[in-house]
Amino acid sequence: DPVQDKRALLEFLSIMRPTRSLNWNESSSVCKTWTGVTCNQDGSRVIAVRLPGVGLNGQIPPNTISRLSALRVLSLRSNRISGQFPADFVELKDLAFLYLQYNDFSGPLPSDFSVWKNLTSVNLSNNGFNGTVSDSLSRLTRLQSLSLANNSLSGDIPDLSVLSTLQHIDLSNNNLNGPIPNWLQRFPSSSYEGIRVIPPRDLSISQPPRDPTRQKPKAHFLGLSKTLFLLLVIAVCIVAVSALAFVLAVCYLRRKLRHGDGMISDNKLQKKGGMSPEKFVSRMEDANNRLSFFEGCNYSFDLEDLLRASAEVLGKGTFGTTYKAVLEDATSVAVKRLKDVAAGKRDFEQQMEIIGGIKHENVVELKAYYYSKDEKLMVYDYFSLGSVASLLHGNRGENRIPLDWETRMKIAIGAAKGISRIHEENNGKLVHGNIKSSNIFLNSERNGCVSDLGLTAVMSPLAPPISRQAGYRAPEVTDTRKSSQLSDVYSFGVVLLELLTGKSPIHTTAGDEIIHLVRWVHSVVREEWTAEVFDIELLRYTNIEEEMVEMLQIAMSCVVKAPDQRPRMSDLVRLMENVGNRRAASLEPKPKSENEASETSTPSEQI
Ligand SMILES: Nc1ncnc2c1ncn2[C@@H]1O[C@H](COP(=O)(O)OP(=O)(O)OP(=O)(O)O)[C@@H](O)[C@H]1O
Repeated sequence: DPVQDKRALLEFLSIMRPTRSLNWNESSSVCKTWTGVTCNQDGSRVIAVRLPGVGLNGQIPPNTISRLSALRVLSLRSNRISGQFPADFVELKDLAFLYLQYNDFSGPLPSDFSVWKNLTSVNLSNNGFNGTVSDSLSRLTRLQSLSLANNSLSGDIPDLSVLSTLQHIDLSNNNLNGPIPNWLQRFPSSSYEGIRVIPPRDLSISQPPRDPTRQKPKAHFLGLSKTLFLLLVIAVCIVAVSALAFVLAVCYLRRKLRHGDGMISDNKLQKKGGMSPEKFVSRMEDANNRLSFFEGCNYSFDLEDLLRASAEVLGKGTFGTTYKAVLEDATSVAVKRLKDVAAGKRDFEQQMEIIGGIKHENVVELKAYYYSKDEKLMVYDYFSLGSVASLLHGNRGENRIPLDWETRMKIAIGAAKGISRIHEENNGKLVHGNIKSSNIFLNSERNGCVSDLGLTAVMSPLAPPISRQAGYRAPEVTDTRKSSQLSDVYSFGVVLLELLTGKSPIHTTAGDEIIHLVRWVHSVVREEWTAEVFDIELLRYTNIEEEMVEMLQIAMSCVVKAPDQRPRMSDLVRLMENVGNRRAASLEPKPKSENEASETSTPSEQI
């Protein structure tokens, strides 16, 4: 553990006393367990501190955070921190991401920003900073995003025209003086809204005073002949009508093109109960809002790019519709358009902060979000292989690529690790609330990776129609409508059963009988036909029977009726890793015979 960094953080904590208690204590490992703290790979230094919305109060004590000299990310947004910008932050030479927005800071901004050469993203908005904005910002050659909005800054707008890296700037609602420089005009007008623009000098001052006795020159047309005047009027009308016709034609063509190339078009959105893209854009611009990216996010698009992107509906879920959007630079992202959000802006943002703050290889990272009155969006990486649900149940035809046992184990262990990590968040209280195979993907190592967490907290409790989560929902949730970490364990158990049986949680037989997976597995096991439950695709592998039975027992322990008899996610990780480790120690599973081997897809083909 980085002992010095640990001491500095404990001193910081003892003085700031957050209202939400953090699990930081002397005896636990900073790098492994402390909420909001990330270390470098060898665990020798703290490189990121993220404590958004934890109720930090008062001034940042000097000589605490500044001792974390390897710090790259500092996010203390949405707290109640007061006082001046900490002068000793100059010690944080590696700082790249600084988020102090929504606090009660006051006084001047740093006079020399160039001490932080790596600064990439700075957000000091929504505080009480005053004084001028230093020109030294123009020396931050890596700066991509700068927000100083909603402060009391005055003086000239600094010249940042040299910063080719800058992609987002927001200086709005300050007492800065215009005129708005040319370089700033390449950003949307919301970036400089509320700035007092000095009108260009009144020309009459420099003009010689008029001679009141001199007769006002007559307007030229009055001197023209009546015919010539009429001709002139007609010509002007023709030009105006042609210009109008041209504008209308361009608008029509643009609309036609949009329909044609599969963008998030009127039809698609309206069919899904949405609005036309034009309205979509303008409503968002009205709201004067932008996408909020999380620290370390390497995407460089903005809301407008997203709305311009070609889009395809991936599916409609409990909380809204998810689109695949392909941006102009060919990046694909998944955009979830939420419906029935009950939380207000601040609560929504705080929940997004919690979700986006989870950086774990088995949790799908929330890259950005957007909140306005009419639209709430969440942006994730797009997983081209599709979800575990589609890998298991999709394409059952001839070209099906079977999911081999090893991959199923990696999916199960990976997802369990991800959920276990989620359960540590928010002082060990965060609930995923929507675990199902369509929310589990394969990460770059082909381990399970969970998505769609923490949304129940911001949704209207009446929102999810009963049928959507059916099959995964723990019995107690049906009654109380309240999910918990132990109901997550139940849902995870259902996913395990899906992986073992290859069957959907609720499916119909050929005779249209509705089968509930959990009940079906119980009945088969009760009749001692255990071998019958396993997916026929798995029977081609030898030496895995024992593991399958052990995994089945683990799954059954998750889906017991009484919540307090279910294991915790961290126990499940250990139990399943033991099963996996025994397999690794024994021989690799082989096809049963040469003949069967030829029927089996080669490992490289298998997912
Ligand atoms: N990041 C992503 N990459 C690829 N596909 C995704 C991504 N996120 C969601 N999907 C897919 O999009 C579809 C719709 O997802 P969505 O999360 O909206 O609904 P769902 O998973 O079916 O239900 P729920 O809302 O209850 O989670 C699903 O098939 C899901 O697997």
